Amino acid sequence: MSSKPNLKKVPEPPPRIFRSEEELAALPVSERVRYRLVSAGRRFHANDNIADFVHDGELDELKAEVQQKMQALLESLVIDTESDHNTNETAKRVAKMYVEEVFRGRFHPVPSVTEFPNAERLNELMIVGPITVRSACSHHLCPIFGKVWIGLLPNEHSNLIGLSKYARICDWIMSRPQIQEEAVTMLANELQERVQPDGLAIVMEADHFCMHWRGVKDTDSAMVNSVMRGAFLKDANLRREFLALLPRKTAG
Ligand SMILES: Nc1nc2c(ncn2[C@@H]2O[C@H](COP(=O)(O)OP(=O)(O)OP(=O)(O)O)[C@@H](O)[C@H]2O)c(=O)[nH]1
Repeated sequence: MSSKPNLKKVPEPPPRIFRSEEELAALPVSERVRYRLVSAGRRFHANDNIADFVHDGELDELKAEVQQKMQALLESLVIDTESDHNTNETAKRVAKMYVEEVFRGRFHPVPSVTEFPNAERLNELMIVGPITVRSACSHHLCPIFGKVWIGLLPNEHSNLIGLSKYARICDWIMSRPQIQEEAVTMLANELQERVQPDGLAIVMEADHFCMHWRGVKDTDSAMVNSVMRGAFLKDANLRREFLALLPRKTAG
């Protein structure tokens, strides 16, 4: 076999055409938003938040576009949505569910979080959980249900945030199509940036319906993963203390 190098030229991407907001207004809303994201060099994977690129009023337009495409999907599944009273409104319901509910963490900005200075210079282990997780897998868009525990070791410079805000931030990150490994890392990054603790630990245990409902149809297995940062990584005793304080059986 010859080992000639592959000299096939990779074609240059076409030059980007500048479009003004007036020109963009003529495009479908998803193309408009995508144009802004690409122009800003921003990633828009399933688990990325794109709220900064969706202008006022465009979420309703997005819902209408999703509804139209969902209707086309139902038609491709040969469902008679005209005479089947159960599916008359399904496209509309699903569009609302994706944009406003189960994937709202993609389209809506981060919830406002009150931060307090650590006036008492607290530096003791703090654990929040179990926080209920509702997400969906990026691969099949099947539900993921689970629990998250967050352990924090603040220092005198840490910002303390209200207890409910851990659950709000967690929900904001999880209500996107995710894979569990990336979801916990995203949650850890968000908390690390806000609280700036000496140590941060997160454990997530979740049921993946892409494994229960379809595919391998294994109803019992769950996935557990963890992120340990700072003091939790360096100090085995602190890690043990955190893990010992979590209930043994979590999901299910
Ligand atoms: N690592 C990881 N895998 C996940 C997660 N959620 C779902 N999966 C898996 O992603 C995989 C997708 O695999 P593919 O082989 O491309 O899809 P498939 O042919 O439908 O696979 P089966 O589910 O085995 O039928 C499956 O094994 C899922 O169980 C997750 O959060 N993390």
